[in-house]
This record gives sequence, C-alpha cells and structure tokens, in this order.
Amino acid sequence: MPMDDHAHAQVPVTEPPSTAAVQVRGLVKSFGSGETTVTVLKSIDLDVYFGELLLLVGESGGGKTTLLSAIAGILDIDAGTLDVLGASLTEMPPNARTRFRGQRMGFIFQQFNLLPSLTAAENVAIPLLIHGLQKKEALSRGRLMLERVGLGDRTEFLPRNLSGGQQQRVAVARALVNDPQLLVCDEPTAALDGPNGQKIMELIRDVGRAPDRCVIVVTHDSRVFQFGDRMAELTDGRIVGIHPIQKEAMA
Ligand SMILES: Nc1ncnc2c1ncn2[C@@H]1O[C@H](COP(=O)(O)OP(=O)(O)OP(=O)(O)O)[C@@H](O)[C@H]1O
Repeated sequence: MPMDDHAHAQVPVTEPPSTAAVQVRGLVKSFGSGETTVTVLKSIDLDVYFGELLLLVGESGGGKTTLLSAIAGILDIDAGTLDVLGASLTEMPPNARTRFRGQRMGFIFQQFNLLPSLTAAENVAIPLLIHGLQKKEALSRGRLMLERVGLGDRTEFLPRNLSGGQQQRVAVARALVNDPQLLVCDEPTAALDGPNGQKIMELIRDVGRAPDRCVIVVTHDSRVFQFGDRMAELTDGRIVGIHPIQKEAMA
C-alpha cells in the first residue's frame, strides 16, 4: 500500500478530518410547562468539524450550557436532530447514550468535580473503572495520563493538597483518559487565575484537538479566544454569528 493510502487507512472512513463531528439541526429546547415555558434554544443549526476547537460564546443566560448539555447527550431535546461522531443521539435509547458518552466523550467543567477522598490517580482512573478495567491497570493508565498533564509527581496527592490549577489538570486528565473524540468544556478556566487558565487551555488544545477529534469550549473569558479555531455566538437561544478566529489579530 502506498504511504498516502496507508495514512488514510489510519482514519476511520466515516470520520475523516474536516467533516462534521457534531451536526445539530433545528434543535429546540424548552424548560417548564404551560404558561411558564421558556424556550431556551430556538432552532439551532451548528456543525463542529473534526480537527477544530470551537468556542461557544454569548450573553449570560443565552443557552450555551443548555446547548453543550444537549450535544453531550445529558439533556433531552424537544425537536431537531443531533448527530455526534457518526451516531444519531436523538435516536439512541438512554442506556446506549450513557454508554456512548462514557466511551466517546470527555467533560471538563468550571468546578473541577474531583472526589475529595480519592488521590489524583484514583480520580483520573474513575472513567476506566466504570468501564470495567481492572483497578491496577486503571491506576497505571491514570498515572500515565497525569504525567502527560505535568503532574507525574502528584499522582498520590489528595485534591485538597493540590492548587486550583493542578486540580483542573487532574480534571483534564480524567476527561482525556478514555481517549475521547469529543471533548466538551464548560467555562474550564473560570476558577483559575490568568496563567493557570492559559496553561489549561494549552493543554486542552494540545491534547484534546487532533485530526480525528474535536473540542467545544463554552467561555466568557476573552483570554481563551486565541485558542479557538472558530467562534459561535449564541444569543437568546439562537446562533447569531459563527466565524473563524483571526490568530494574528490576537497577537
Ligand atoms: N433545568 C432548567 N430548568 C429551567 N430553566 C433552565 C434550566 N437550565 C437552564 N435554564 C434556563 O435556560 C436559560 C439558559 O441557561 P444556560 O445555562 O444554558 O445559559 P448560558 O448561556 O450557559 O448562561 P451563563 O453564561 O450565565 O452560564 C436560562 O434562562 C436558565 O435559567
């Protein structure tokens, strides 16, 4: 096989780079019922491509977290379709969706959500244990992942003995330990100071983004913008703009 063909063979045929990893069409989501119904997402269309880091920005209460939760399969939607990593989330039964999420997606939140009584390595190993890996193997992979995020010397520390930036690194390691193709991040830098926020975004960009995967980051933090490839603006439940990020303008 010629080298080029061989390189192609590494990428699954259904998921070549530059095609949509996430395809959202006509997504509608409301909360409440009767007179108190609030329609938070009003017919959203959005594509997120393999190989990109997409920023989702917009006014507070505009629906960013709701959209992220729908894409992550955490939230049922009222209308529309959601295709994620080649699968229709809208048609998937809840159990299959939970499994799919655990195997193919990673999550990073503003709050690090680490379990306080577990060491850093144990926290990172949790997704692997849930998927049935033996504890020894899970911990060993957890430690390796912590090395990748620069915490090889902190694997046996409890979260309370780590700085905020280090705790978020543990959370990033936990999100990536399953080798997810879609990484969703909700305000990942909000609880961090400037330098730690920069380091976390570098990590998310460098480890989470690759030709066969993609990252979506909800953020208010303008210092994060330089790490994005495109920015989608969500206001009052609608995507009001989506554009590439001019890196030169940021420098
Ligand atoms: N479970 C829920 N029940 C009722 N209303 C909800 C629920 N979740 C979100 N909302 C409402 O949906 C709207 C959008 O919320 P969402 O958290 O998606 O916005 P956001 O753009 O992420 O805001 P922020 O930037 O402040 O985090 C808000 O008005 C919120 O009150």
